[in-house]
Amino acid sequence: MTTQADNNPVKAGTAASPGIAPGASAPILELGQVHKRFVRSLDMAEKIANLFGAGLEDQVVRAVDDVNLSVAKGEVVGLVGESGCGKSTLGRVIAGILEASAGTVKYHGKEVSKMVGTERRATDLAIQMIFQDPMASLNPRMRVVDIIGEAPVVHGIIRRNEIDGYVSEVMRKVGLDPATRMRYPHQFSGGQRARIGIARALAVNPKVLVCDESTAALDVSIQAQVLNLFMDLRRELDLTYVFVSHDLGVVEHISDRVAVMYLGRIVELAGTDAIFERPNHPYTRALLDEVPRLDAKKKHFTALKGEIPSPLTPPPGCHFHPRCPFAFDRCRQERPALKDVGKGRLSACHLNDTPEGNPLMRENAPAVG
Ligand SMILES: Nc1ncnc2c1ncn2[C@@H]1O[C@H](COP(=O)(O)OP(=O)(O)OP(=O)(O)O)[C@@H](O)[C@H]1O
Repeated sequence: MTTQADNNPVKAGTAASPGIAPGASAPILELGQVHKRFVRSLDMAEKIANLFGAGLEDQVVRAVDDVNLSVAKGEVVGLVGESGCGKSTLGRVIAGILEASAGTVKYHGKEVSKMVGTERRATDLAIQMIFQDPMASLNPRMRVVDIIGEAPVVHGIIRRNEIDGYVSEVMRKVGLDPATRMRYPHQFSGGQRARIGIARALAVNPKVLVCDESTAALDVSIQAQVLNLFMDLRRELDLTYVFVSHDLGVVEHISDRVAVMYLGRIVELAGTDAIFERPNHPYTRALLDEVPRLDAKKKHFTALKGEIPSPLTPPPGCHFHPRCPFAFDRCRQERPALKDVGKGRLSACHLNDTPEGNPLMRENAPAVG
């Protein structure tokens, strides 16, 4: 992927260099043609079956398929899509928990996989992931002071004798009472545990937080409090977020831009208002049509037609074509590139190239479902 010139306000880009919001600062993260494949190897029975000519092969899931994405410093980018479309895998690749099968992840313009020693460790700390279920990711046998304070001690950010004061400060930042630091995770409510998870990530002074369904397990009112905390921390600490969620309401509330994923690919990437007011890609439109909204114009509630296809055997051409009411021959044969369709909006849909234009861009666009 070509990179945008540092220090210049970045402009809407192309498929090879997807743009970030006009006037935004230089990218802190740049993903170039990132792929992540998982291989399911044959088990013994299948290997034996092959001796008798069954012809079975390892199965490859293209969980992330050729993703280009730039994220500006201080920006919040939401990743949305149905279950299994690759959001979490992409989040994990960004956070360095999974290695990309191909492509590049750059942090401040430098390829992370080529970094070594202290530079690599600093980058690993700078990009932190916050998971959905704090209970599952917090060690039940550890006191909160150690859960939050362990990594800063291990990485030399603080000395062991500074842990109490340091952890108290981080706990205050996320709205937890430092007096509770000697307690165990089960002694906290769900919302407080979410805050412990956030505090643990903040304790190593990250610059980027990858949040994977980080509020999904919470009651709506607690969810709102945690989302507000994310926004306060963004201002206070100048954080950048990649926010993975299947909840479009949450994403609309929190994101500056939204990337919509389908079967491992980004099919639309645009400013949050553009996505929610007039989606360009039929898949985005179908996702939004599924959400009951207060806005009378968008009140209809339709179910997205059909199942998401198996990622083991994705349909040729546009992966969405079997479920798309607008599909035509080209969609069945040719993969649409993610390209600028105006005003910084990127979309991977052949409808934009037809002489009559994309019907979803007209007033009273038809529902998709
Ligand atoms: N470790 C793994 N081994 C094999 N396949 C995997 C692995 N992790 C994810 N996958 C597959 O990769 C695809 C993308 O999964 P992923 O969890 O990234 O999607 P998602 O959009 O985050 O879904 P969800 O919202 O349900 O978490 C799925 O088909 C999933 O089964």
